[in-house]
Amino acid sequence: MNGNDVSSDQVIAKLLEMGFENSNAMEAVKEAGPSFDDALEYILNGGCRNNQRASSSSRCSTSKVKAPGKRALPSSNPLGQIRQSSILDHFQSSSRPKRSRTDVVPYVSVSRSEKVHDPVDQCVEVLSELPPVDCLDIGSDWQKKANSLLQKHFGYLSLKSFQKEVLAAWFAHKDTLVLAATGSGKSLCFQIPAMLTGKVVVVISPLISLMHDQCLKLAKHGVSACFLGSGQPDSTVENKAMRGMYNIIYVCPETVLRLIKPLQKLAEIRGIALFAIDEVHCVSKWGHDFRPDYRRLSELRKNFSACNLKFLKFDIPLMALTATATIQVREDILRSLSMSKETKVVLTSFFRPNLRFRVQHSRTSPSSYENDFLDLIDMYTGKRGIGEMKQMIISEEVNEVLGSSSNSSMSEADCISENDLDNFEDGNSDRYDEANSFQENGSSASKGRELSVEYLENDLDIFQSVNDWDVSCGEFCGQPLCEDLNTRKETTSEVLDLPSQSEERRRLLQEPLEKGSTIIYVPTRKQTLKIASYLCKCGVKAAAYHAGLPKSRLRQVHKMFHENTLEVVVATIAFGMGIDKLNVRRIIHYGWPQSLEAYYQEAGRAGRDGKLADCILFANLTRAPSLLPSRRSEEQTKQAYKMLSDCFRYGMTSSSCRAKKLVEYFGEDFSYEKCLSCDVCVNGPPEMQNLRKEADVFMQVIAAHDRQSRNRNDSYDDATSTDIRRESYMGRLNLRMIVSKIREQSQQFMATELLWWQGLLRIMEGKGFLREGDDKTHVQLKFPKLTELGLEFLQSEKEKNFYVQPEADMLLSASMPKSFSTFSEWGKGWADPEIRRQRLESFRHNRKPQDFAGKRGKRKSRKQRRRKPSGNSPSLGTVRGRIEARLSKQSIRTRSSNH
Ligand SMILES: Nc1ncnc2c1ncn2[C@@H]1O[C@H](COP(=O)(O)OP(=O)(O)OP(=O)(O)O)[C@@H](O)[C@H]1O
Ligand SMILES: [Mg+2]
Repeated sequence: MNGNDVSSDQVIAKLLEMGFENSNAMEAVKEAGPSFDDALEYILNGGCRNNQRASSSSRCSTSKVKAPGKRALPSSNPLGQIRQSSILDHFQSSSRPKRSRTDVVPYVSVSRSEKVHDPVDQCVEVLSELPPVDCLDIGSDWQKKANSLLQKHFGYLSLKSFQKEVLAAWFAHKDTLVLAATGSGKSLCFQIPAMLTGKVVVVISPLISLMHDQCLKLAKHGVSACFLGSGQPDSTVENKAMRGMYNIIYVCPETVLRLIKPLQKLAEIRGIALFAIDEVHCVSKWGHDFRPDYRRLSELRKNFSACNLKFLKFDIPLMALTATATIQVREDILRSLSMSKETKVVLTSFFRPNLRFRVQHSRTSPSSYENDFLDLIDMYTGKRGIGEMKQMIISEEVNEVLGSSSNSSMSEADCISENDLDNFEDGNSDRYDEANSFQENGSSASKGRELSVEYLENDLDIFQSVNDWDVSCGEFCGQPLCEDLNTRKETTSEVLDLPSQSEERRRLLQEPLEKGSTIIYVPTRKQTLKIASYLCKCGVKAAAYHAGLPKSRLRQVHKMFHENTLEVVVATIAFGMGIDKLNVRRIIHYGWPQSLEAYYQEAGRAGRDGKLADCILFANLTRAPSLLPSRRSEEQTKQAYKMLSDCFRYGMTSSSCRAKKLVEYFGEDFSYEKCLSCDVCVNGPPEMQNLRKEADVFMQVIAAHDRQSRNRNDSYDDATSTDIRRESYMGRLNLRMIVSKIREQSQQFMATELLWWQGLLRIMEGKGFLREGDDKTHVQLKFPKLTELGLEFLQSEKEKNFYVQPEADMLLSASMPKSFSTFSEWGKGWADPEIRRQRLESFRHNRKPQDFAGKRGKRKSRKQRRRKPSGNSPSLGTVRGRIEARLSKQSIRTRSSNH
């Protein structure tokens, strides 16, 4: 553009794009006419009355020479330096008489020649001659400045108290560890320093999608940012970033370690305000998303300390942030990152008062979709009738994604065979077996296709996406601020902070749940496709998201989700950390998460506008969850089991407030008695039961077995052979054996399910009466052993009662028709009139035609194919059917092993 023959509107637009304020641009055009050059000249010469942002450039550019440099900017891609200058100018208050040695934004202030340079070269040339910038001379009224920046750029009224605390620590050159709830506003803690000082903030983040999201948001709010790494499509961005062209640089840990030298140079010429390590729980092996490269970030402390870089007066502060770190993880973070001894730990409550947690039993297989997603489908399809649904006209764009999502199961034909789909039908059970064999063998390596990373979603899903996002644009220049930014502050208020009054909470909880978006998290990639396609068929605008899908599709889903074109995203962990969409009203976990950290992190995507949101966990409460295969050391496997076990216990509890359990898991003392909104608080805990007799009989069986083993070992007292040791191993009692012995001994417990005893086992373990008998970690006790305390309790005559609240599996078992683990028990059961009556009743109820036909239509599942084609063949839906299927499976296994 030559700047002369354009309309006023175009000139104004161009000036706005360059970062000048609307009022100044308007005034310039009014005074200087509709010529771009003249208008720019007018502003740069200080013609504008209200010459704030624009004058930043002019005031800083003490000569007019700057103008040609700016004019040289490509119109569609104005360089960050102008925008940065305008932001910085905001706190270079005009009252400051002259720039001191530590003044900010030096590089836009000087231009030494009349010659039109490449702006990048120009700025570097200038920068390199400027005195080093090593202290935060932003004045003691930084809080006021920060608040005004906050209002101006983000439209929020004021900083939250934890944000103030973090910024105060940073201002005092301290390292900080920020532990604050999901959605509480941690990002601002590292964004504000960039805006306050004009120095660069380097943010280490684990996911390109997250970096991309944040850069886009910042650009919208007038802050220039970029992300680096192999996901960065524009090769010039890294160079520009290292020359100080962006306020905020997002980078993954691998890349920041590669860029140590250029960053040291950048620290010298432009200044680095801080290194922020977002989602810092990734540092820890004890966390849920361990990334080995995060551990190497201790290099930052070494390479950016004042003793290493002579131009620094203080170490460049580290700011580590997460919403999901247990106490153990926190200690590991401080140690692993070599954070200073004076590190300020800013800890806020992890409690999210507007989230309603619920756990619901489900097989989480296709046969349960209909039941489990009924409400969701009703809600989205509203009054649409079935016929109407089928003919529903969806916009072309949505159609494309929906079509491809439902077809994607086809397009994935290479990796999803029909057998896989059969396996999938069995839901957790297959994974359970796999995980057990996986654990027994202690390694994931070469376990065949079932254990391959393609088969199950695993940690690699995150890692693959780190540098692998094809984004259309890699630099995000701050856009001029819109006038209507302030509208946000009404919706995002301090609601995410703890409401102080329970009245206030009650009011919040009485609000109706709005429609909003839903994310369904599932453990496997295949499930994302299955469920998305099911929902689409039911008329919901849903799409799948997992790291194995084409990157362009992922981007499209991401975009449509943010634009509310999609109602539901069915995703794996790849769609987790940091996603900040205000109106996510429902987070559904369909299948056990791998840890409470992952669960809470993903649940934290909900209700970020402070309004009520639901977090529902659908899980098979009759089975212990399985560990998804991944490359782990022995130590990590142990830890992974521990985390999975904690998650399982969370799901099984029926007596403790869910929110309380969650925040206590992260080491917080829950300051409320209960959250008032989770399923336990709403439904109330189950009645206490005195289970002294049951606990006694359980422990007696173990004690008797221990006595026998001891006697047997005594008779071989000098034998230390492997055979004997093996025998004692083989002789260890597992739950199934214990229950079998109980049934042999006592007719009274004949009908008590294994499931019920499993719950009691956990309760007794929780009381400290039982412990694991082998040295491995399991999701729940595999070989229960009596502890001293247990023995004492068993022998105690005084302690007559054992009042406890039954766990979810115990309640479930009580509500389900009885089953038996062996045929002999089954046979014995018929002798009991009550059991006989129950069985006959259950037969009558369960003998539905579809049990025999198979719900899945033409193709029969592997289980169905295995079943004998007898007309009397019992349904898998009945108790007896299940037992027979199990037994026939066992006998097949035995036969094949005999052969
Ligand atoms: N002082 C504030 N006043 C009002 N809203 C704020 C304030 N600070 C941040 N927010 C808003 O809160 C929302 C969540 O912020 P952010 O994404 O930084 O959360 P987070 O703590 O990083 O969460 P997560 O742990 O899930 O990544 C954003 O939409 C942000 O704009
Ligand atoms: Mg965040």
